[in-house]
Amino acid sequence: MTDIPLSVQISALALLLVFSGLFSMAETTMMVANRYRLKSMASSGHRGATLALNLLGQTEKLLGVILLFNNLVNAAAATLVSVITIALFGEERWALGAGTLAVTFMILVFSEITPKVIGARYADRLAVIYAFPLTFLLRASYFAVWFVNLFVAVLLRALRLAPQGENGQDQVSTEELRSMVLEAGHVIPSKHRSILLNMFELEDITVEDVMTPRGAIEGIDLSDTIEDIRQQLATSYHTRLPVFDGETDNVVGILHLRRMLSHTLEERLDHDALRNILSKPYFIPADTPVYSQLQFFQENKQRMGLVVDEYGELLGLVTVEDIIEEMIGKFTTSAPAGGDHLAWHASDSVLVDGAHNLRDLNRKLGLNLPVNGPKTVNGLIVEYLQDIPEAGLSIRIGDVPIEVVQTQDRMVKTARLFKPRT
Ligand SMILES: Nc1ncnc2c1ncn2[C@@H]1O[C@H](COP(=O)(O)OP(=O)(O)OP(=O)(O)O)[C@@H](O)[C@H]1O
Ligand SMILES: [Mg+2]
Repeated sequence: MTDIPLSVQISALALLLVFSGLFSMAETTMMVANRYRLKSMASSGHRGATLALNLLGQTEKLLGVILLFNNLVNAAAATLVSVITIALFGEERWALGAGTLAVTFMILVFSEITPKVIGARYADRLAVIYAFPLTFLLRASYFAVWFVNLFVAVLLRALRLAPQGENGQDQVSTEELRSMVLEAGHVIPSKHRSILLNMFELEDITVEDVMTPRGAIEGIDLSDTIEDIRQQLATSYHTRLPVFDGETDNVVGILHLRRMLSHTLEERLDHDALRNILSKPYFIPADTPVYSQLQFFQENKQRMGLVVDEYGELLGLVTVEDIIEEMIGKFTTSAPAGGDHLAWHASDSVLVDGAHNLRDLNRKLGLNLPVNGPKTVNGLIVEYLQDIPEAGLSIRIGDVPIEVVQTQDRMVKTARLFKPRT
């Protein structure tokens, strides 16, 4: 060593410290980098982000290779300092001690603290750059790292600390996501927060939960006289009307009011003409999750579907709007007769339609009626009674007293709910 000029030795020392700093920076950069941002960059084709994610998928090996090189460089720096000290001051005890102190100080300042602060500060930007050399190093030193990890694994097992699964780590469960959103506080405006939270619920909600129930469907019956039908069309609130022949289960098609309009401008409407302008109904199984249904609507270029059970019996009707409402809340332009103005009266009771959706009632009136069984007030009462309901009957379901006010065709037409006592 003595034949190497001192200037070269000092330059080598500086270089080692720089490298040591780079490795320290790599460590914090990779650990702090935002995985979700990396994921979104990677999905738009960013190569560095892809490599970084790949590295983060094997955290232990990644840390292994960084720390291996960092320590190697640090040890070399320490040795070099001893060599330089000896060359300058001879093998004096105090000189060697001072040299150790000096190298520790230099490593701390130049190669640990400063680079780590920088690494943490610009983690996202640096991670995608670091990913390239680190990927190379990891490959190059695969064996060495494997060897080191062998000992780490033994030690961890001895300490009863099972290493974390390699990919279990960066996957977030829905529950975690939900709590992240909840805890995000003012980072996410509360309106957006409720939309995000609604999104998580979409997984467990089916079209049956959000549909307009069969009893509330506005449809055209072809067995009515054409005068009745015209009257109905003239006052129709909805744009797409299911068309039946005789009974509700016999849907022959969907009438789009716009198509009817262009037709009636040219000639008189009669039953045959009506049949000719119908479009094919789009059927949806009742247990389809709303989230999938939204995609199906999109793929099939449909806006409305008829919800049927496994026997093909009509249960209700669902539109894109019903699903979107579930995510972002009620639109202001819903049917005026619909339960929009639903609220407790001064007497702490409220009249509701038997076909009213239970989830909607719960939401609007702050109730806790069971929603995992029947979907409508009528359904709930009939299931509870196991009998044909009669007007005047009072029952209590959960904590909600309910009075059957009016019945029709063996179904509850109107019911009065009373506010539960708290
Ligand atoms: N024929 C119908 N009978 C009963 N309810 C319907 C009917 N068509 C749509 N709905 C309900 O009306 C609400 C609004 O849906 P949507 O906006 O898709 O219908 P629309 O207002 O008739 O049509 P558009 O907005 O395209 O003119 C939804 O809750 C939906 O379930
Ligand atoms: Mg509408």
